[in-house]
Amino acid sequence: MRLQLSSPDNRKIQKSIAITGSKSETNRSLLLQALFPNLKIENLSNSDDGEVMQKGLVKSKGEVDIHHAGTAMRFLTGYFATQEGKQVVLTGSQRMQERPIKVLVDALRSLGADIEYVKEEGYPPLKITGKKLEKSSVSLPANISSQYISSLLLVAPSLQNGIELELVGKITSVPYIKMTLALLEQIGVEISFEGNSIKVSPKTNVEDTTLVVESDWSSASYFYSIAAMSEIGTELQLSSYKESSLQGDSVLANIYKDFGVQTEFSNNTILLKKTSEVKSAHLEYDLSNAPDIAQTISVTCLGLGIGCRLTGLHTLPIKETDRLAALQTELGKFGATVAIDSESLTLTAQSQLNNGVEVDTYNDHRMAMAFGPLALKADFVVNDAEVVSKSYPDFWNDLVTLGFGVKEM
Ligand SMILES: O=C(O)C1=C[C@@H](OP(=O)(O)O)[C@@H](O)[C@H](O)C1
Ligand SMILES: C=C(OP(=O)(O)O)C(=O)O
Repeated sequence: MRLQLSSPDNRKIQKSIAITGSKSETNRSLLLQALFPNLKIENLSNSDDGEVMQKGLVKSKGEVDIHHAGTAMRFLTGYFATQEGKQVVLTGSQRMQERPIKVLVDALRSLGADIEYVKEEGYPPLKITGKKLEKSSVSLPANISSQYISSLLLVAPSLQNGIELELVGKITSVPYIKMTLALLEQIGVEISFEGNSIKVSPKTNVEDTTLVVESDWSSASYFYSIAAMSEIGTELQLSSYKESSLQGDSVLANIYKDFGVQTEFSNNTILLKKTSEVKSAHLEYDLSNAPDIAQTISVTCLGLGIGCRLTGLHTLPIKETDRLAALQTELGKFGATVAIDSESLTLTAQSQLNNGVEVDTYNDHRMAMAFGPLALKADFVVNDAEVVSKSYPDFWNDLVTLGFGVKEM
């Protein structure tokens, strides 16, 4: 699907949007519910990633295809490895077969798991034969993806002796590890996280608990970007969010103050208010704790004609696409000068945007969604726009609600 995007006629936008639950919290909660069926979940994500996780969890043999979903791939690896009597081949899209999983497989094998590589060593697909794991101590690199760590932590309460992890190297995407631990605590599991050591105690059953998933902050980022590029007086209300979030991307509320966007929390909603123009011609952020908002922020800067330097982006090359390379190419189409290295992106300020651009999306929902708000500043086409369904199937409809022109070509 190719979409022609154009700006709302009225750039002082005042609308309400309901975004569904965080895909990260959803996929953790679903796994915990599979281990403890008396748990209930509210405000589930309606994303493709949530759907493949739900479908995967009910399988006990044959092929389980999780498409592009990194969390489902990593969390289900831990799950099936610890499920006695189940044997599956866990696979995904072509890109998923290029996203590394060796750190997790090595850790699970050292706990006693039976996992074989079906094609290339270190990458999905995996043939997993579930076993009762008796060992509990393992050390693993923590600087590649936090999802490996969350995968081990999520199954830990179901292991006979729980788990003791020693994290080696600089820990990346830390808020996602803390989210996992917070959810375990919510269901009464004992945990500790001190320095580079994490412990989770075993638990045979949990009390009836409802896990209420907060709406997705990564999805909210696109509305922060819209607010930043709109006229002063813009007010966007998003439900259901809270001030004390488990999601690291809630740092948006602080970051976007620099772009003149204030956040008010009340009654389970956030109100994004554009109150002033951007305050600086160059901004710098370390996003090692919030890698998923790098694309959003760089496009906001492009739209506002300011420069930025984003660091802590070492995980971007192994996500849905190599996001550093993709950003350099697509920002460049609008005339931007972008320098990248293995962990950072520098965008040079520029005032004019090229017209007639076609944005390619590389099977990456966030490439499509990050560029969407830029329609406030230029008309352009988004290719393969349906990719948004990985995390936010209603995205284009919600832009229409805000008054954007979104026409299929
Ligand atoms: O645990 C999670 O839910 C996630 C962790 C992050 O991945 P990395 O830890 O690989 O950076 C993030 O980018 C991803 O979208 C979701
Ligand atoms: C990186 C992402 O997802 P995953 O790793 O779960 O595929 C994302 O949603 O930006």
